[in-house]
Amino acid sequence: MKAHIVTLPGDGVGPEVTAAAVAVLQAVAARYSHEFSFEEQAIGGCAIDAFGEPLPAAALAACQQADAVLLGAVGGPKWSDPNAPVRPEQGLLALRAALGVYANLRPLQVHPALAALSPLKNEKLKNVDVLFVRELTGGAYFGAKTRTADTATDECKYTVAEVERVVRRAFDLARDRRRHVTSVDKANVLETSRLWRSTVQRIAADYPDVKLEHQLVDSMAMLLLTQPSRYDVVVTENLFGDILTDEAAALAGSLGLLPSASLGEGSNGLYEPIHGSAPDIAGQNVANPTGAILSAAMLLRHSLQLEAEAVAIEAAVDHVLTHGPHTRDIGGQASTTQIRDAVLAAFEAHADTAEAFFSGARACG
Ligand SMILES: NC(=O)C1=CN([C@@H]2O[C@H](COP(=O)(O)OP(=O)(O)OC[C@H]3O[C@@H](n4cnc5c(N)ncnc54)[C@H](O)[C@@H]3O)[C@@H](O)[C@H]2O)C=CC1
Ligand SMILES: CC(C)CC(=O)C(=O)O
Ligand SMILES: [Mg+2]
Repeated sequence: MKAHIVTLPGDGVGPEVTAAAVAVLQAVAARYSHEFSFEEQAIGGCAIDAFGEPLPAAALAACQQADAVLLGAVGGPKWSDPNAPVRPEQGLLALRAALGVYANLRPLQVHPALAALSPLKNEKLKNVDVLFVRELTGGAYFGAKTRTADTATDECKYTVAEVERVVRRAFDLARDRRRHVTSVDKANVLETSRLWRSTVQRIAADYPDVKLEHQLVDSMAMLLLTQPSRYDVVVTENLFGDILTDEAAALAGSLGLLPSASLGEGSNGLYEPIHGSAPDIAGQNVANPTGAILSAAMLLRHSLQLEAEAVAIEAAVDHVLTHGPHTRDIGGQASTTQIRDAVLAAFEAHADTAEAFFSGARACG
């Protein structure tokens, strides 16, 4: 198949991990005879430096016309002056809004080879398989902001329609998993959460085959660490989802491991690791590219409908996590480019197996 993919490496470790993910997509194209074209555009701090704005019109237009967008990360100390007129993160928020990618899928699994890195004991980590569905284009990140010398406000606003579409997405996804949705809110205090909860309750009636539970976000932060295997699909609003998924990454062993897919109504999704620009390790070729590579697998699955190819990448990553090498955030010594090469080698070795599995499944089904 032909696909045009826009890459937005961004700032800090963004270019390093994105380069690894692109190398893997190129290997997929070569191995499965696809024609993927790549177009790099600027976003974030590097775009402010080059064009004076964090999301130049050319970058946005390219993303809107692409089959999928692969992003690294934005931001860093160079652009963090609180009085700066414009910030890198605004570019990313504007892109998410413009693409209409309201559902941010952040899967969490704990690889057995990394269980020792987790703050939890082995027993509690067994069978951890959570899909966070974070609302991505509403709430406090997008509300009106005010600032005077001694007061600041960030409006948190949600409409029923905004809640409904992401919650329906979560219930639909749960039907392909273990049919259990946990909706996280702060309905004992926040009006937006009360609207969220009543909307969830109404929608749940359309999914009688899916079990629903509500959880307040503060206790959820604790339960995620004490009983992570209880959860299947967790749906929540923007800010809560941002925080809970960084917490979830600690269970996996590193923020560098988790991927994400941001989806709207069309197939043109935005794919990015959940971590930021990691300025403390940027430019050293030590960042873990696993989250970015697994985001590329999600791109193949969700935007290009290339399930076999996505599974082949995931199998290659699994092989490298099992046998090494590992980057230093997960206790190893390997560089970003060494992990890239190890994943590419494992991909070449595993692609035949994945292909045989899928052609067998097609023949049976
Ligand atoms: N999607 C995005 O572009 C995001 C951007 N940011 C921005 O990133 C900048 C830095 O934010 P922080 O709070 O430091 O969060 P961060 O996620 O960049 O880093 C937090 C910690 O995790 C480590 N880490 C992150 N990614 C890693 C990787 N791939 N491999 C190994 N270790 C990794 C970092 O070294 C650091 O110790 C800020 O400007 C922030 O606004 C933060 C989160 C998301
Ligand atoms: C706008 C981003 C910097 C927010 C964030 O931390 C994220 O989406 O993970
Ligand atoms: Mg975040």
